Amino acid sequence: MTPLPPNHIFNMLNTTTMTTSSPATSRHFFPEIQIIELLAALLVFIVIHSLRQRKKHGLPVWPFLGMLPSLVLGLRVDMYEWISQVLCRQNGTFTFRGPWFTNLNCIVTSDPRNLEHLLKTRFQAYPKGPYFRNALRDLLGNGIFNADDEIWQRQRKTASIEFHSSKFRNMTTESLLELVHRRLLPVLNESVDRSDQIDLQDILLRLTFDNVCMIAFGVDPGCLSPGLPEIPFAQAFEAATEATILRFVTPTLVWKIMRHFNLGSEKRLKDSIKGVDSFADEVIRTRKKEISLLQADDKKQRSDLLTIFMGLKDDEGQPFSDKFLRDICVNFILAGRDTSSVALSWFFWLLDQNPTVEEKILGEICRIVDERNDESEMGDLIFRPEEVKKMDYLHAALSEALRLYPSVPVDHKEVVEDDVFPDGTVLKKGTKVVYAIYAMGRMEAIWGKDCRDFRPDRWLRDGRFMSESAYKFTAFNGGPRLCLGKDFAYYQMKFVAASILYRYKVVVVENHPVAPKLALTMYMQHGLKVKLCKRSESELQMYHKY
Ligand code: HEM
Repeated sequence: MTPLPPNHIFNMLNTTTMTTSSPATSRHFFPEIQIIELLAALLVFIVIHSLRQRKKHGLPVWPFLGMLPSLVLGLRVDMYEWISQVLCRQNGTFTFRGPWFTNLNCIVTSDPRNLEHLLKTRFQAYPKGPYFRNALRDLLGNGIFNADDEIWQRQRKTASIEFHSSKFRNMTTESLLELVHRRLLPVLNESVDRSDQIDLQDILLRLTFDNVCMIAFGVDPGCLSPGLPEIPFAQAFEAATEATILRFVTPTLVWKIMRHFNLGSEKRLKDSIKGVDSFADEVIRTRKKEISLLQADDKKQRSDLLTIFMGLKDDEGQPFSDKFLRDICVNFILAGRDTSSVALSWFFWLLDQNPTVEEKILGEICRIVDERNDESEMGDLIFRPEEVKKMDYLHAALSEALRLYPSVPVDHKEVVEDDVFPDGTVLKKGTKVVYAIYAMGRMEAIWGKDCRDFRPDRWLRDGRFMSESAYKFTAFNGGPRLCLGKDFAYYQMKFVAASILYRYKVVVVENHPVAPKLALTMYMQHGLKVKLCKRSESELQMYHKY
């Protein structure tokens, strides 16, 4: 159907008015068919008008519904890709207009200048804010990811001292060595002996879960034990992060009504939070019991985060409540379990498609191992911390995977006073801001024409890794809320990746579907089904001479 020009529509409206004013002719000229024509014309007008808005605003703006229909379409395909395309069309920033009766309006940006402004320069004016805090409250409570001001500062300071202590650093290297060599490699070896396919993402999630529980709470849940036991907590946690993110795209009133009547995704959220809470409660109970049995001197030896928080007092001089300790647990599990594991999963998938990158990583690892004087340690090779640090190309390849598939694909803030972004966007007090980290990796304006290619070399100068500004590469956030676990995460990912790659070729099962899941962190929706092939001595020898 050829669209009608707007003035034709006005003519039709005029004709209708004339005909209805003449009683003699109204029976003749006001049949149902004319109403239908009128409505059709109106509809065409609305469609043309809404589509014309696309040029100006990046998306069609429909009467009453705003941009909601496009959002619904985006949710049905690939949300992150959809946002990236709109941002590319709009030079890095656009205003999402929700239906007039909702509070979904927000500014979406991927412009590094705006990110530096909101994450660092005007940090105080851009807290997480009440809108997002409410949406995340049931799962994250007042934990570090969801808190602002004093509550955030206190957790940040305590955790920061802990993360930078040598005791913590020793604990992370020791726990990782134990997990990789006593659990991960035997599980992988078994899959090779049985020629089994495995879900590598699931195995990596088990590894990082055990690891974060060991370093943050001093407990070992044993998820990566032989036979890979069922973990009710893991399912509950993933379901909770999925259901929580739906609140970001659902009008507040709607999800609150659903929560009240325990319907749909809100019912799923409530049920899964019960599973999450029972794990956290058990950890806290066990820890408290153990601490009560320890002598004062032994208590000082405990260096896990939970024990440290248990020893602190709140503003009224009381020990922190169990609810607050539960929030600390859940937030650290989210931080430590769901980030490096999913990053590694995307990394192994990218390697499968880029064999030359894999060859270069192996070349680097073998060159570093060749520098050892003592050949007797070559048997069951364990990488040393100083060797892991030297793996610049591997560091670059992991950064490149995170640039394309950041574990936290979008993040949010709320402005507390009227402001203007460096790109000229005007923000009224209370405006919600979403920064699209996934989209940033796909912007030619930031990374050049080859932005969609997996090219670790873009991170290297004379063979050495060169970091980028946190406002261009925002996978670890930036400013005062920069990820506290960044150094640990790189060490963990490099140690795990090198230990696997040195022993196995990871082959993704043919036709395995790969897509991101819509959740707080970017899981692979269908996991990562792979088969492992053991590297032979002769193959490794080739790389040792690389
Ligand atoms: C590849 C791995 C990782 C990535 C990509 C990553 C990314 C991020 C991002 C984007 C944030 C900001 C979140 C926000 O404010 O909304 C963050 C914060 C944080 N991360 Fe990480 N993270 C990783 C690993 C870890 C690990 C392993 C730990 C600890 C065991 C950790 C601990 C934290 C903490 C405590 C914060 C809160 C900082 C604050 O708000 O002050 N992260 N991380």
